[in-house]
Amino acid sequence: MSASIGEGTELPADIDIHTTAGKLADLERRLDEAVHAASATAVEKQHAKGRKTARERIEMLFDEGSFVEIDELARHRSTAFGLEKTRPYGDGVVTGYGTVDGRQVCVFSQDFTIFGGSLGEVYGEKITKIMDLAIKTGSPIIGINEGAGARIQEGVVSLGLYGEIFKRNVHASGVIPQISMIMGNCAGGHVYSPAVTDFTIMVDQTSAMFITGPDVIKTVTGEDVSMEDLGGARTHNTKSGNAHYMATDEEDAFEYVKALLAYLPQNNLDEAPSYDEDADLELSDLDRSLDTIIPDSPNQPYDMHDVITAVLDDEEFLEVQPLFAPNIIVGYGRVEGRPVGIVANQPMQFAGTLDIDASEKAARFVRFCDAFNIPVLTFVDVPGFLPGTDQEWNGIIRRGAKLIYAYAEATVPLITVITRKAYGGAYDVMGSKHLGADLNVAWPTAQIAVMGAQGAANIVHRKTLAAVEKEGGDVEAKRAELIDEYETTLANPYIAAERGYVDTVIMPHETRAEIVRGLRLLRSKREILPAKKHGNIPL
Ligand SMILES: CC(=O)SCCNC(=O)CCNC(=O)[C@H](O)C(C)(C)COP(=O)(O)OP(=O)(O)OC[C@H]1O[C@@H](n2cnc3c(N)ncnc32)[C@H](O)[C@@H]1OP(=O)(O)O
Repeated sequence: MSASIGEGTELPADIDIHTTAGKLADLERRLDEAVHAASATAVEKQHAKGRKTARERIEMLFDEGSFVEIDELARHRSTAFGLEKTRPYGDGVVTGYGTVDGRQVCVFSQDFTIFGGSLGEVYGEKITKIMDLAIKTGSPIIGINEGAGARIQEGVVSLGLYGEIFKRNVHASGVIPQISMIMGNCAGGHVYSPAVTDFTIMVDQTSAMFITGPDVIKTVTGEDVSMEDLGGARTHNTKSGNAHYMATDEEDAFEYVKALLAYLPQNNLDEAPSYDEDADLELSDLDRSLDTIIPDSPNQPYDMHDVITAVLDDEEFLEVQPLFAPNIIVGYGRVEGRPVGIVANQPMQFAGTLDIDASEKAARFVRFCDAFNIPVLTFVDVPGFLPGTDQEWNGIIRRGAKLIYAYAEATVPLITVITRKAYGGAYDVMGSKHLGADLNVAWPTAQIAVMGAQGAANIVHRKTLAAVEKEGGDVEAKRAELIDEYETTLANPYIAAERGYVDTVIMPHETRAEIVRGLRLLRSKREILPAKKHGNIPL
């Protein structure tokens, strides 16, 4: 015999809810049902796809035993399409809070084994509740996403709840760090919340995101594309720029998130986690290695990663978006135990030119650092913006301007090191003094000019070269002479130094010490821009 205790739930005969023991047993039973909401077969199916369940993921994220679940007893109220017959506790999303390396973090983890992880009213309410809690308490929020978008049976109510989530994502932006993990297939509304968040992590081969799936695309445009090609981790990490890290598996994804969190403050009013570690300013072999890193030929590349790691504590650098726009490098490290953001041109990729993708990648990174009070170190070796109709027609003017905007509005400590080329508009853009950098230094190898020697000689001396050619003279010898003259007079750091556009020219081996001392000074930097509602960044 069993008694009914609400639609969709039968009370087992051995529980008498009129006694205290019975009430306690009843709660235990309900909680157990919430934990085992999915059938064993559904869990097996999930594992067979190389994916973990929502609860297993939570265990992987949090310090052992620290997770506190909320709303595990919430259930949907929908009656459409016979949905009232299936009312699992939790409604397909696990929410709560706990600690990651001892620091409070809020989470929602979507359960694909319940209604395909699709978002209904109660599911949406659970997410908005935990988001509100994260915003109120100034705790980072991590969304572990895997779901099929709006729950079709719940119709417009699902869409309404998506809107509520998006609004909170926007309101939380710049207040608490928001990290999205894409751990399976995410469709429709499930991808827009991650798009607004600060960092998106995907797992190679087992995750995908798209607004419309391969079937819809085939019907509408006739294009044949696989789920992986359309929206897999590689696609979003290399082509679209929607993702910031491609994990090899789910463990790797959680490792990356934990490493990232270690550099981030809890919120915009908090300081990033740091430990006191006075830098040893004695010259090291690593410092000296920078003296030989710049090749004699300006056309020869070198790996900017070597410059970056040489100035960071323990040479540790956590790169963000390494597979997207690799002509610019962004990521985090520490100097004297305090987090810094790095932005650097990479001469090994497209000669370090700035293009649309690189500009947007760096701009978003600088804005995040500025919102969360993380100083930005910029390393410059940029021959200019990437020329071409593709870039121009796709809006390099508007989209490249985002990087100008990001640097110019940043009020965090900004230190810029020009290692080699700083040509043209790109000189201005890359954390120049003129946009507001606090300390700008250049190496003796720096060439701060309107353009490279070759281009400059051809333009400025066009008539001279034409005359030599007309007279039957040696044009190439003349060109070489003019290039040499340009390099000697204009392609150096000293004209900028004369005007104070760079504060000093330093030996490369002095870079680490210069940065350490600069950051010490800038710890007390205070800069307030004119009050306004908000700016109008070119989008
Ligand atoms: C604002 C918006 O979000 S609009 C977008 C609405 N969502 C969509 O169009 C996505 C529709 N779903 C899909 O394309 C696919 O389910 C995928 C790609 C996400 C996942 O594919 P698969 O891994 O093959 O899973 P599958 O399709 O079997 O779905 C798993 C279960 O979730 C259910 N499900 C999938 N999508 C939804 C949904 N949107 N609403 C309710 N249930 C859903 C399926 O019916 C299935 O249920 P069952 O196990 O009882 O049969």
